[in-house]
Amino acid sequence: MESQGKSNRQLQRALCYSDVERTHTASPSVIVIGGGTAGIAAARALHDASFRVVLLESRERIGGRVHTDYSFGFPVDLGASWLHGVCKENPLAPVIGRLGLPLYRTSGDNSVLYDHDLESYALFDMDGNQVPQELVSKVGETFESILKQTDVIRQEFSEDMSISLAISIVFERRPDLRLEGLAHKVLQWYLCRMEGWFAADADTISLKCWDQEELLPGGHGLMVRGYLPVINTLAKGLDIRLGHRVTKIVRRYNGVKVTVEDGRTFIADAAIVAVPLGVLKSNCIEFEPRLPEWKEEAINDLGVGIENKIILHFEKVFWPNVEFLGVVAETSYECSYFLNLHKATGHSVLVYMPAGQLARDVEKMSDEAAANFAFMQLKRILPNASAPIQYRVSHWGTDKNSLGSYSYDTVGKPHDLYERLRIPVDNLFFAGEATSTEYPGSVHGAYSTGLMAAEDCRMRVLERYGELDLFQPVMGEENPISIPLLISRM
Ligand SMILES: Cc1cc2nc3c(=O)[nH]c(=O)nc-3n(C[C@H](O)[C@H](O)[C@H](O)COP(=O)(O)OP(=O)(O)OC[C@H]3O[C@@H](n4cnc5c(N)ncnc54)[C@H](O)[C@@H]3O)c2cc1C
Repeated sequence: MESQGKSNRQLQRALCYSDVERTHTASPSVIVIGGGTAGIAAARALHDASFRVVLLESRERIGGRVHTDYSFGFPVDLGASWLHGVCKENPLAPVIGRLGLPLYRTSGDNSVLYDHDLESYALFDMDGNQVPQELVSKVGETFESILKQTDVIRQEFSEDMSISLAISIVFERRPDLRLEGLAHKVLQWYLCRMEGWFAADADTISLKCWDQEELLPGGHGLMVRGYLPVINTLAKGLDIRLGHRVTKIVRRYNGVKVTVEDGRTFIADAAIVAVPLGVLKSNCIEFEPRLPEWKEEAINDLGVGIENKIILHFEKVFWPNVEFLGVVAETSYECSYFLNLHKATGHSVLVYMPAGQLARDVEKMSDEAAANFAFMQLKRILPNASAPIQYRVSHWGTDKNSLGSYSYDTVGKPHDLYERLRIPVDNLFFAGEATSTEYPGSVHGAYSTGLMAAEDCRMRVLERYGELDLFQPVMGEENPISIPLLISRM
């Protein structure tokens, strides 16, 4: 107890950086900026490796783009909700397994609809007529053939182009793949789902890079009790300062000085920058000296898409017992998609998920108008639908703590931008979904980059200290006991 008390006192002293001269009598210190998955993972790893860590988070909550809302009396995710890759290789599997958090699998591997397959769905046209299942499956196959043909175009053209341009070239060459009438509308719906995956419109997605991310095996599973328990577990015992918006980062050969909005400063040996790409793009954090040109270019060139969620809570379920409902239309912009959470959670909730330009347009509305807009889409297909009793609306595009939902490859830019975003600059390390070459735009990707940044930081700081052997590696020491994931589908 005494030694614990002593080390706690040491910790308190060490973390009170404000305008205090730092000495090297205690263990090395790190400031982590951003309390999303990546920042928390980095802070956890360095804390466990006996570093003194303080985490500065601008919001009054942790989790970032993991945001489980409890205002309905049960958990609903306004940000991430799927574990992409329900398998033991998923870096988050040990913690999810240990917590016994159930997953509801919505698709297996290699579905053309990514996180869904066509096992349980209902698509309707704008007049409320259900599209025959046979037609949906057939158009799904055509969509796959079209995507295969776009690969031929990719090989042929040295210049990059958008996915939508590549599809129009495919149609010129293969008129048999061009669909008419209802089939065309269903095809647009598939495109709408693809746009949802990238949170971007097809005319901005790079043909060269769209399929370069790695998908873990095991398909996609919804976190039935929400993602937040994972974050809360990782954050236990960390020194997290909420409401600390970082505005300036100064780096010198012997340390970093970080300033927050109210002028307070924090000093440490190194810093891990784990804020969203959208925030870096907005230049609301000043770097002194400026970040090198290659880093600034990577920040500017990588795309950030927008996907939002409009959560509609109804008194009772009046919709078909399927995993998702879709509305097909002339253009992908007009198509829509509702996730039926009742299947996975038992709660009478539908989640409307607009992406790309539609998400941007809906975000301009008041919450009430946005919820009404989503409800009107539902009324098209289920005219007797009763109005929701509660709703929640996300604003990932305009929230100044995110300024976008997740990153994607835009036309004409190289895929190595993710890696360039990750590469450290002196004693500044970078983490976050947009620094993950393998799994961008995901929670497990963000988590891995947090661990990677922590390990890079540990190596660099301890090399300087010359005490490398004293500290444990922060990676490669997963809990040796592997607890299987709890997976269901009803
Ligand atoms: C609608 C939506 C649905 C998604 N669905 C899924 C899904 O189903 N599965 C999946 O795997 N992924 C999904 N994602 C992506 C996933 O949520 C992200 O990839 C991941 O959570 C990003 O983690 P991060 O740590 O990189 O960033 P964040 O979680 O955004 O963390 C960054 C933190 O930095 C803070 N911050 C910002 N500015 C400052 C500042 N100036 N000073 C201090 N702190 C600051 C922010 O408040 C935030 O807490 C989804 C995202 C969205 C938006």
